[in-house]
Amino acid sequence: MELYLDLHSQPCRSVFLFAKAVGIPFEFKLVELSAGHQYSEEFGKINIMRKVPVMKDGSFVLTESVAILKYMLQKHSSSVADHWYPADLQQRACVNEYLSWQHMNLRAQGSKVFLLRALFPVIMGSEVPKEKMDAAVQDLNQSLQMLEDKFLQNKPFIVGDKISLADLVAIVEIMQPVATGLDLFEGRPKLTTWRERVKKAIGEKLFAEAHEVIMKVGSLPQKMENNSNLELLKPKFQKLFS
Ligand SMILES: N[C@@H](CCC(=O)N[C@@H](CS)C(=O)NCC(=O)O)C(=O)O
Repeated sequence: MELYLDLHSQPCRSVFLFAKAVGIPFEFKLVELSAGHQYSEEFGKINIMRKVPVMKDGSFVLTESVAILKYMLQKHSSSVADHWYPADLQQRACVNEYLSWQHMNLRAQGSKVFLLRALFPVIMGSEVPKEKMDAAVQDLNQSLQMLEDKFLQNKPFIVGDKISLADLVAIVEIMQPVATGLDLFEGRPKLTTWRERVKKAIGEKLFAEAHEVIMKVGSLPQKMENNSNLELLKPKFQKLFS
């Protein structure tokens, strides 16, 4: 099995972490997004959407991290512990509930804050207006509050006592804006102890390995300078943030 990944990307980290944590062997195919490799002719043949992650299992190609996670899990169901995606009807439904919610909430808002803080100035050549940044951080905080109040409540993990795909997908999204130096855990003891539990369940070393590149996100602007693909990103940013 091949996984096309760039660990700067949150969904790539969830797929990478899951495969590594449960011992599914794969070949790591790097698609360096900051160098524009997603726009290459070769990658276009693998994913017309030009996004990572992508999984290739023989001739079968699959995009979308959540679909990839579930595919890997089902393919290796005999060796993957039940808690990742419980067979119990209602527990599984709760994992699915979180996975359905997160796209338009924690992921959308966390990505927005990340893009504004890490990339907007280098792509647009100007600072982000303060009101825009404040509003984006406020939206993200609302999602974090929802994660605590609706999904975590007083449980150790989103679905009960053990880690599931829901916790994995949540943590990688939160770490994206955190990597820009925004301490989203400050004043959130519940979220902080959950983060530590998730790290431990995944393995601290593996967690650090997956997050190594994003924690050095400060060097991304230099990597992107003189990159002809910057021009491709400008209209995208204009559309997203005007
Ligand atoms: N819904 C998709 C999101 C994939 C996605 O947005 N990938 C981003 C990185 S986080 C990407 O490849 N972007 C490249 C581009 O837009 O040029 C998933 O969960 O896999």
